Amino acid sequence: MPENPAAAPVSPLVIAERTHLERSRAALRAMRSETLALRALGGNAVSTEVINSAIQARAAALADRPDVPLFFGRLDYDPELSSEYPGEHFYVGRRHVHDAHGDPMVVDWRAPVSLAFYRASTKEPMGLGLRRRFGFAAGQLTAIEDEPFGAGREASPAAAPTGGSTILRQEIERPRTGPMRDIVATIQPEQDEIVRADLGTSICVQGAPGTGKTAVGLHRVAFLLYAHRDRIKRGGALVVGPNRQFLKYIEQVLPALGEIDVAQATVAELVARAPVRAVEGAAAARLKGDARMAAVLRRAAWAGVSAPAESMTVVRGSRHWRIPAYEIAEHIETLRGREVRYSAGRAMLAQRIAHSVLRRMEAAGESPDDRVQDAVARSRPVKQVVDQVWPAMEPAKVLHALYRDPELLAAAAQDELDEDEQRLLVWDKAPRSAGAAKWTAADVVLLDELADLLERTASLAHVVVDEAQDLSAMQLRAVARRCTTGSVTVLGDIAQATTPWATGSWEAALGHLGKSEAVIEELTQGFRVPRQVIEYAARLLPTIAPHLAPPTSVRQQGGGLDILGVENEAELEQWLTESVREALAGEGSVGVITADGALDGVAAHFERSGIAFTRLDREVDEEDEAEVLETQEAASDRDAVRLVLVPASLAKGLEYDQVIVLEPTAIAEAEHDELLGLRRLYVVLTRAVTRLTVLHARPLPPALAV
Ligand SMILES: Nc1ncnc2c1ncn2[C@@H]1O[C@H](COP(=O)(O)OP(=O)(O)OP(=O)(O)O)[C@@H](O)[C@H]1O
Repeated sequence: MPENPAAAPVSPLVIAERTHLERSRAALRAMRSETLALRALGGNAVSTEVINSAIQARAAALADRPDVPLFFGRLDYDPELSSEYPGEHFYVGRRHVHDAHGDPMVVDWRAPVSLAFYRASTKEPMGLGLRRRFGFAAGQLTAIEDEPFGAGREASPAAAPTGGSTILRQEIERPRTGPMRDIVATIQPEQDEIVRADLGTSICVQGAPGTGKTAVGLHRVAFLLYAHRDRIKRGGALVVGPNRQFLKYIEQVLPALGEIDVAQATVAELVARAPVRAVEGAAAARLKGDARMAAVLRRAAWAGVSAPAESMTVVRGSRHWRIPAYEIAEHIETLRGREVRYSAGRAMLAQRIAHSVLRRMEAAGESPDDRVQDAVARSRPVKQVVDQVWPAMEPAKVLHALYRDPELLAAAAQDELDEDEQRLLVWDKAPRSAGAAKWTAADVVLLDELADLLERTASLAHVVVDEAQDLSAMQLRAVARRCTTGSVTVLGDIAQATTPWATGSWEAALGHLGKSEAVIEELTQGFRVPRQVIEYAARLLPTIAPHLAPPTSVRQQGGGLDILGVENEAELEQWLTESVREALAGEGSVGVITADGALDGVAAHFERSGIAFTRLDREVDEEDEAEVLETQEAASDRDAVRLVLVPASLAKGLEYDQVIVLEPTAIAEAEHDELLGLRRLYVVLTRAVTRLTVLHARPLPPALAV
């Protein structure tokens, strides 16, 4: 492509398509003006306000972003081959745009008519005569690439994935900066199958690093919002990611596709019922994440429910009504058999006892109505007996009691946990009250499980869980509670599982999610990592995930891998400075990934050397960052945004144009065991888009030694 697109000679075809782009932009402006001209006429001030804000939201959604092409493809349906759209043509873009007559100028990529853009092949042309892709540079339509089907097929470039498409290849190989972008113009057929699966279908995607799992999950949400807007809006959709930094990295994707109402959270945020103020050992954390804890908690929560020791009496006016203990016990038995939630059960027990009283009143010739039943259910003696046989329960109190009292724990554990395991849970020095307890992250997940025993958690319509390979059974159950009536898209890579509590297989994970019926799909084409780099990292696969096939790379451009062994720490620092300076001389972002414990040292080294950088583990002022990128700030400010110092524990899911991995052995050693260490290494080695530099003074793990 010429360096200055504006200076290149422009073909008549490009001019014609630019005209359509201009007309589409004008039509979009008209749609927006029409929306803004609407007058809100609600019945009262509140409804007028509601309508007004709906108008503003719609107008905002119709805003044209000059940097985002309004369309990226065109479909010409064949006059004879297409039964649905014979002889028609459509421009495919991020949103629907129509002219003053309501005729489409651009169709939404998610509309059924757009399907052929992603799926048509020489074998299955789907009624197309021609598929056209548009290339853009600096917001200007600069290139056209045609793929004829049918008669003109011989002239067509090779088939997918990137085939002969320069536009596709350029998109995949563009240097990366800033947050993740949508891939709507280049979704591949096997990705599209997942994106467009029906709302009722739960899917699990296993995929090597950079195969587009995250991208696919986000585009699936956007598709579902289009195809089932009302249901998703009513139920809600949620994207679950591993940490805030990752969520920040992906947060622009859905808004760029016009979808701003999708919640994004970490599992920790979902279950944040108490602050996390402590950390336990790996063995205890692993146990607390084990699915057996669900049964233990259930028994502990219900441990307080018992049959009454004696009968009870309700006084109404001058009459006494006695309900024998066995009858109350029967009510309790029935309710427990129906598996009611704990707090609903309390209310129901009160009503059942009141009903027993009512039956006796009726037998004695009285004719009490529902109000009398309610009054009896609320009466003091009934409340007292309910409090005694079905006491109020608080999650924190149950867990506090469980960790404090070995006898209670033994009773709740039954055969589920052996004595050593029980000892792992019991506090050495118990806090005096539940309020004073310092909970760990794993405890908070257990509090959420207990809260669900108390009251049912509301279900969403769809949940996407990214990096799901790291979640414990109990964390997966926490996600499951939030999609009992909805579906899930589970994304991950077993080879990248780095937590001691990870479930280990997708079948197990899906079981804990309550979606055993989900289909497991595999993505194998890597869009991020250059071939040499992925092949180097894949040397770890026989150890870390022997059953997984080595990933491939669709990137054709060279891409680089440098492995640099040095003698000592001083040389390491020197080479780090050199490598960073060289990387910054190129385009795109630069990530320096180190063991978490080494981060401060590297930061200090950068400061001493006058290298401006950002730390990923520190909050960044987003406005400042955007300003630096937009304006021609001082070079050092721009470098500070481009150069990111990344602790290995936060690298998952992210990518940088150039990556420098510092001292791999230290990164591996920081994990709980050798397997998890090598998996962490696999994650950090697969973050690079164009170049990976590995710097080490210590010997490399044997599989990586050159
Ligand atoms: N069809 C595509 N066209 C262009 N780029 C793509 C396509 N699919 C994925 N990519 C790009 O490849 C990179 C990796 O995608 P993504 O982060 O979704 O992969 P992942 O499988 O989630 O990786 P990881 O396992 O490392 O988390 C991103 O830059 C994404 O935009």
